[in-house]
Amino acid sequence: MPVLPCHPHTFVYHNELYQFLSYCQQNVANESQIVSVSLEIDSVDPLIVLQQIAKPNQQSFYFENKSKNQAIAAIDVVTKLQTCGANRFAQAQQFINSCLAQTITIGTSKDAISPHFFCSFSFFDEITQSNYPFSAVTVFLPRWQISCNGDHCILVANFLIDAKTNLDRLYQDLCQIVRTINFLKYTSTAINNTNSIICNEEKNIKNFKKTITSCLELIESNYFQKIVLAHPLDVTYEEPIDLLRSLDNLRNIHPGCYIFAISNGKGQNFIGASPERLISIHNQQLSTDALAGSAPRGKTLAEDTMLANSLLTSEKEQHEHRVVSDFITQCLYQLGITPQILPPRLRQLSNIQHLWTPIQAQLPTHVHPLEIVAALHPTPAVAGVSRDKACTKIRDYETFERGLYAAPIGWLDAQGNSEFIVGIRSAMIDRDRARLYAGAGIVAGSNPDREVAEIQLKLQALLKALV
Ligand SMILES: C=C(O[C@H]1C=CC=C(C(=O)O)[C@@H]1O)C(=O)O
Repeated sequence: MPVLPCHPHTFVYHNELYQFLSYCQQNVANESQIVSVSLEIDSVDPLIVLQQIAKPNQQSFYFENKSKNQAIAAIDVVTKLQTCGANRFAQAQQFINSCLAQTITIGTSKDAISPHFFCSFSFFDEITQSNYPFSAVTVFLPRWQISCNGDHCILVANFLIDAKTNLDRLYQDLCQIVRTINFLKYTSTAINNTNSIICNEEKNIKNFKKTITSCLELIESNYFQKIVLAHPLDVTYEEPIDLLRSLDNLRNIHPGCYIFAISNGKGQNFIGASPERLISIHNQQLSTDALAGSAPRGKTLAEDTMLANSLLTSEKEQHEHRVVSDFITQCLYQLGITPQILPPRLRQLSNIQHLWTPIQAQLPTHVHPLEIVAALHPTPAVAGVSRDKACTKIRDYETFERGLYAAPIGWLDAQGNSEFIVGIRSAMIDRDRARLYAGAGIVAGSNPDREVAEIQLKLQALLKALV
């Protein structure tokens, strides 16, 4: 992928870009050429850009980690892949490589950002619910990407250029977007959407406890060691859910989590606040998390410390956690990666705390980020041990479509940088309706009442943010 530097300031408004685009058009070698333009812009909030620029019929992607001061929004599609099946990660990799082979990048910033590909995979490699609003794989290169690292913000505009492309129009669109972003104002609808109805929850919880008991019998008979069972909660509101305010609430309530929102451009959005990173790769440095084993946060410091200590020392929680860190470590070794496993510690969120083992490694250049995602997903933090048996039972016991719940969601770029999180603590939003998802790991010694309490705690954290 060739990268051309370019002089800032004069770039957008003084035709330098226009001349470059027309040069690209005259020299289109193949059928078409992707041109990726990266421009430094004033500091903006990508969430507000998303609210103001994305149209309801446009696909979009939003990703933020407030504690790291990083946020990214991607709006509209230049090219995309939707597929499914056992080979889906390899297909996604192939699609991205073939797009990059026809991409030329030009930028005004000294650290110009290369185009990112935004991906959502489903938990299983096929979607079984016929009207589920997302496919088993979506990978897209957006028209507009706004990436912010602290106050440093970059707009990336991607264009597909062929002999027939109207360059005047394309150039005007870019100027218009830059102008719009420079004059953004946040407009709140200020609706009071607090009245909501939850149906059938008592009956659903009763059935869920029965399923946990059946799984404990399978664990007792050594059929498997661990299974992660999830529970959906359906909520209907008086008014359509305000996505922007809900996401703003999520990032304020869970500053240490990854806040995400994926729109399918047809009215449905999958959103959440996940504490679990599947992979992050920056300059060939890989970081991943083993996150499993949970306790509530205490109401007082003394209670919090007591709960933290019992989480750190509980045999049952340690076992639930260890199967995850062992699995991740083995997967990495099998890929030829030598991980450095840091000592287990606590990951304390606003309402819940987890056992957490950070795992790091220097990546060999031949390993593609999606190969690691393919090997790791689903980890025993969201599936179980053994993985195949746990997945079969998840399909048997769970009567709802997991879809994007507990699945890899993230992006990768041309330099091999990448971030994927696990889509837990999430919800499918469809106008005035939300389906919230949360799960819990079941191992020997699990107590159905306590597992249900843990799931309700996780659901409450999400429910509190939705307005
Ligand atoms: C599967 C979920 O959480 C996983 C991640 C952290 C702790 C977990 C637990 O303690 O059960 C789960 O393994 C979920 O929140 O839906």
